[in-house]
Amino acid sequence: MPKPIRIVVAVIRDETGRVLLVRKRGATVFQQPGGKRDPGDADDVATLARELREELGVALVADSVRHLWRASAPAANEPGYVVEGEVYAVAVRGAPAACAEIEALCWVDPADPGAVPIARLSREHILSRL
Ligand SMILES: Nc1nc2c([nH]c(=O)n2[C@@H]2O[C@H](COP(=O)(O)OP(=O)(O)OP(=O)(O)O)[C@@H](O)[C@H]2O)c(=O)[nH]1
Repeated sequence: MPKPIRIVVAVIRDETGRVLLVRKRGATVFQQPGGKRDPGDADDVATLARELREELGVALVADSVRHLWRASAPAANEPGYVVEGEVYAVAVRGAPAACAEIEALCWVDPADPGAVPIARLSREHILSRL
């Protein structure tokens, strides 16, 4: 069994409660913004700030960060791997835009995400618990 891929992910909501998901270039499914911790990141908040700046061009509001839970699921883009995510509710400053390796954004109603293809960690362990 390969080691789980450890990631830090963000729940960003708009004023109506919808949740922001991203799709990376070459991927078919949407997932939470975030990613793996870099050796240079001091902690999860540093990882979130870096990933949100890189992926969405937004600034993390530092005192908004609230740890929600840890959750695991089969990895979306790496067959045979499991992701283990630390899930944080966060607020950001700026309008999110698809940057770097992000190809598309979408806002979904967690109670009714509709037909959007969504990675299992998000669908089964994040949206369903919000
Ligand atoms: N960011 C993120 N990754 C997820 C989620 N769900 C999920 O299975 N994954 C998987 O976890 C892994 C995260 O890698 P990543 O590519 O986002 O992280 P990264 O940008 O730091 O990595 P890189 O430097 O290899 O590009 C991928 O296999 C990705 O598909 C999710 O909700 N958010």
